[in-house]
Amino acid sequence: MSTLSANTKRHRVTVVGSGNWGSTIAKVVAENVLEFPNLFESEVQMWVHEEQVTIPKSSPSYDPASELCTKEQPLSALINTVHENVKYLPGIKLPDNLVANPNIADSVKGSTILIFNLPHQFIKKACDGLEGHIVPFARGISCIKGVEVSQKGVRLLSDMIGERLGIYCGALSGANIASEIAQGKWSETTVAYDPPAVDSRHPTPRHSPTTSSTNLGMTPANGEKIKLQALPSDYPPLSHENMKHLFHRPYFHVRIVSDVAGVSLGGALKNIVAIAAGYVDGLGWGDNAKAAVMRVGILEEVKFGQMFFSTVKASTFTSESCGVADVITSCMGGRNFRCAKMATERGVSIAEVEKNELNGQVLQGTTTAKEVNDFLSSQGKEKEFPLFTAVYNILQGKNKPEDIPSLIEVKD
Ligand SMILES: NC(=O)C1=CN([C@@H]2O[C@H](COP(=O)(O)OP(=O)(O)OC[C@H]3O[C@@H](n4cnc5c(N)ncnc54)[C@H](O)[C@@H]3O)[C@@H](O)[C@H]2O)C=CC1
Ligand SMILES: O=C(CO)COP(=O)(O)O
Repeated sequence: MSTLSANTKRHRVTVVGSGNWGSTIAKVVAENVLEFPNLFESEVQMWVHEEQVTIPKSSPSYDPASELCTKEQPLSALINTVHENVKYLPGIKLPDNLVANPNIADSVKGSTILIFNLPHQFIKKACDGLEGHIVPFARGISCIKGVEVSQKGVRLLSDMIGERLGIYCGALSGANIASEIAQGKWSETTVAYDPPAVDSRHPTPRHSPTTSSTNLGMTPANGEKIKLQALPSDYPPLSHENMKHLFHRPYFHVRIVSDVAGVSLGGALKNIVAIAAGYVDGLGWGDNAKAAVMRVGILEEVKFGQMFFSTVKASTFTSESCGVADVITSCMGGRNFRCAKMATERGVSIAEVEKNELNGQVLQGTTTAKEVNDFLSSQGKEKEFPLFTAVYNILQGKNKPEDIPSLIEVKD
């Protein structure tokens, strides 16, 4: 007779966020939970920041005879009726087992896996709504591309989430233009998931920002402050293998690594690089110019990681999807790239293009450029990151896209 304890419970999954990438990842995991009924509950919850929307005529869900199409509806109700996020992921059929929920506290009720996927500007407010409502032994994965900067230093969003909610939080990031993945076009991604072994009561900090001499030592999520709760034994373990089952699809290939800081920083910092690529492309300077800013940008990503986060591995940036590959795809077709390019061509601000062209989608690169600059200037390190600094100064109107070559040129 088997002595293995039976895993009588199944993991319940909630995706916190329902934008372009939030809805896409929700689709991915909602497909996967059905393939692993011994691991996951079949229903996946998706928290929706509620708003009133109308179904556009271009949507497959548009039916002029239907009352749904004649007046505005709450987005969450529409998603549950037509199984399409008509505003943020139009044209994509979402699985029936994906349930949109406008109540953030209710959406995470009983969930042991929380996937955070919303623009980084909104994550703190979302955590306010989650505090006191989550399962204490839940585990998180942040798909958000950004960092948090405060007077204390720079912090990974996975750490911020983990500390706020008292849970372990890993990260997912890669060369992942959402619309392609939503259409089932093949891509790779990187999941960084490295919870302390057996959830001991005194886990070792894994990816704490370094340099206590510069007072950047913000407590990481997995540091002593957090008393992580062990996953009860009646749940299937949240091993690398089972995490992979949650995200890996035939069209979405997952590699699991341990470098949460490297994965998170690759995703956050490439958005600044993509803006620089948009600037030079918008000037009509061609692919060589774009390759030049990508080269410098990748070097600055690695340098930033190694300067401020003790455990970052340079190989994460070069070998994994979350590094060079994400820089490349973002500088070819990402929104930060496209908006910076359009803004340069039209002679308007990126904010104006974002407002007029993205239909409510939100750029991360403009705020990240400012946050990173705030941090670098507080450390007196702006000159060591000339591309990041150039992008910030162009956004501020202190420089022009045309200045990029001289701003990033290494002077003899
Ligand atoms: N879209 C993409 O191709 C990819 C995006 N990402 C990252 O995923 C994260 C989420 O991005 P997307 O899902 O694309 O978002 P999005 O750009 O589609 O943003 C819109 C979302 O923000 C929500 N929102 C607006 N105001 C809000 C508020 N006050 N509070 C809370 N939510 C509010 C909207 O309801 C909507 O769900 C970002 O960090 C992004 O960098 C990562 C990979 C690919
Ligand atoms: O992160 C992305 C691709 O990996 C998408 O980037 P944008 O937010 O610039 O569209």
